[in-house]
Amino acid sequence: MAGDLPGIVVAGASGRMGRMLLQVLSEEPNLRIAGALERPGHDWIGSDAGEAMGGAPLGVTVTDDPLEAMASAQGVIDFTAPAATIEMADLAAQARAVHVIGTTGLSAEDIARIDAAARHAVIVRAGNMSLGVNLLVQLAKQAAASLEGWDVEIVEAHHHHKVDAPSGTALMLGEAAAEGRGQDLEKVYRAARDGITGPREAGTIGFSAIRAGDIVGEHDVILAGQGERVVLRHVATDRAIFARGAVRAALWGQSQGPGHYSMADVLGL
Ligand SMILES: NC(=O)C1=CN([C@@H]2O[C@H](COP(=O)(O)OP(=O)(O)OC[C@H]3O[C@@H](n4cnc5c(N)ncnc54)[C@H](OP(=O)(O)O)[C@@H]3O)[C@@H](O)[C@H]2O)C=CC1
Ligand SMILES: O=C(O)C1=N[C@H](C(=O)O)C[C@H](O)C1
Repeated sequence: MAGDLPGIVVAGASGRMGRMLLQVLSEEPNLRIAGALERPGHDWIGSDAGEAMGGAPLGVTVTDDPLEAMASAQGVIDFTAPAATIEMADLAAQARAVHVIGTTGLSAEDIARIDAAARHAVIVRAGNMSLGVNLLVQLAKQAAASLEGWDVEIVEAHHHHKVDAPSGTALMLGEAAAEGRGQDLEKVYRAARDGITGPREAGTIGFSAIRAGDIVGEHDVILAGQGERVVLRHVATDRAIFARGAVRAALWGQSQGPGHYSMADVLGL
């Protein structure tokens, strides 16, 4: 019976990822949609989430009250913005609901707050929930470790609505490459270059971001040596890959103890 399935709340229901999550969850046989959250004053509040999207009713009324939304939920999937995610981490921990966080642009302070909430609840957080990117992260670590002395550059491209740079995925890839080389990313991180920069500093990891049109998300890890280079690339063409990963994480989290997990944990990578 649907009522016996773990119930999931979609935070930021009207967003690009919120809509995709409602669609993917409505087709998921092992979970049910328990709630849909939006900000106070949003014009979806009080409407059926499916109808608000222009589709068939889902039987879930959009609310601005997280406690009401979580009353009968075992999980929250949250692709919103840092301020909303931090608030949600405390509320989900109080409700003992699995919190799946896709939000990017989180500061070190935000992550410390999430770590604190994860002492009491299951939190799965990843800058990218797709299977392909999480595999690419492993490959980037291995390549950076093997190609000693080669320059590493990360180039990412996203749609013109994206507010944070570099992307969460680019940072995951940079962290993996740095880890492969036994480096601390904070020390070797170099942001996009501009003006008279001088020659490239050996051992650094450079980041460049393109923002244009409706690009879903593209990431290249360029490893360049003398006379050759390796380019590891992931191209996302459909946001459903992120939503499917998040749904898988919400399901996986139902049988875990408290902790701050990654998508690599969920996928067993
Ligand atoms: N980890 C992954 O795999 C992926 C991560 N992302 C990340 O997910 C996040 C959302 O992306 P996207 O769906 O494209 O963005 P959108 O702007 O389309 O959606 C964000 C939603 O969150 C809501 N929201 C924002 N701030 C608050 C707040 N303080 N309180 C309540 N609701 C809030 C927005 O409401 P309103 O419109 O009223 O502001 C909106 O409905 C980004 O950080 C993005 O980088 C995206 C794709 C994949
Ligand atoms: O904002 C997006 O759209 C995306 N954000 C994530 C990121 O910052 O890497 C994941 C994906 O690339 C889409």
